[in-house]
Amino acid sequence: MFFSRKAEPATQKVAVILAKYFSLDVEDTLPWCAFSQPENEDAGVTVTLPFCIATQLDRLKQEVLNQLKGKLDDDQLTFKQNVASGETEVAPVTNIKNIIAVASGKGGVGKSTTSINLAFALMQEGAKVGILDADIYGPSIPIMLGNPDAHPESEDNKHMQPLMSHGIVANSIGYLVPQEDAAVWRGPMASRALKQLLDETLWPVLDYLIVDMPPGTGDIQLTMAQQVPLTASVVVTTPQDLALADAQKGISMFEKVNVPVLGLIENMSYYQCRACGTKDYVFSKDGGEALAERHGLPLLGQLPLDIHIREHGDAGTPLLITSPESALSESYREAARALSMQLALTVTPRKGAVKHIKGNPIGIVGKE
Ligand SMILES: Nc1ncnc2c1ncn2[C@@H]1O[C@H](COP(=O)(O)OP(=O)(O)OP(=O)(O)O)[C@@H](O)[C@H]1O
Repeated sequence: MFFSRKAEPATQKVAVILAKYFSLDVEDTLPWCAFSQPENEDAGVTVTLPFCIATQLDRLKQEVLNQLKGKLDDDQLTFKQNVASGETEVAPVTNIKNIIAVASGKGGVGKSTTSINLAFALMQEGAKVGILDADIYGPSIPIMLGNPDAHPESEDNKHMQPLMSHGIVANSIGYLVPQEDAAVWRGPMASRALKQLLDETLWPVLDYLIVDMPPGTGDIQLTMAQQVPLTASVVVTTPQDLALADAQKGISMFEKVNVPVLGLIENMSYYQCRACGTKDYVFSKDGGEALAERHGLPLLGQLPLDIHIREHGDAGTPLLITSPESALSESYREAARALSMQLALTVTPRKGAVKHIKGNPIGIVGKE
């Protein structure tokens, strides 16, 4: 199809449709749209999204083509994803575009479970993802990944290769020292161990490194939040008053160290009876939504209390890998898409971001 040069350019038309689709302004979506060949506008438009929504791209493309009413053919519209690096207070880590802390004020609300499932959900949405288990005193990522006896390899005794598991890379203190050793470390030693894990792991190029923080909002967590170049954070809570009060402290902690909070994830929101379908609000109802509203934050996701979530975690068979089509997996992907978009749209992009990218993307560096 041909667009006259005097008429509105195709890039503008696509940007208007995208703005409506994502409830954004055209100024936000116009930078995503470019002619596929600048010297030949008839070659079509390429949209480069700064976030990951791979499972939605076919639907999005169809929607744009429908709205264009035949002005572009299917082969004249291309969608790509290129996650940008967000600004950080501390100098970035080589190869990692964005480090996202997953935190909770209260212990046991499902922070590690959420971290691991979000990591796989982001991967399924097209991102290169790593996970760093910063829960020095109770590392659970090795169990959840099903490789608790694995050890990272090192060629020079200074740096280690992260473990590869189902398409993501991971490192944890749990792969390095027996748990009873780490359990007696004092605060400074725990923070130093985390910094070492972060700096001495040979991370491939990652769009996101998910950091599973230790529970709580004390000195250890504050020091970690200050030392690690966090792009942003996500706070996990249950709808229960006690957990919400602690989640509030988590939000304040990140505000104190200038780390943007992307939103809340409410875990164990309800239990749905398998026999009759009734929902029971075991830990109270809508608490996460109320807290999010109070802080002007989005509620990125609500996950039920579900036996499959617990079973997959305990068995080390990640839910999103074993049952990618399940409704639970889709709920995690929905949260991952919201997280990715929220980061791209609210965090200031880093200037000179390519300077700290020196390696290959995940998948090229090693095999599972
Ligand atoms: N939505 C859920 N449905 C069912 N079980 C869950 C859910 N979320 C977490 N669990 C289970 O609850 C327990 C605690 O979860 P998890 O270890 O993720 O919490 P945590 O907040 O990281 O804990 P800690 O404070 O010890 O770091 C685990 O047994 C996990 O399998």
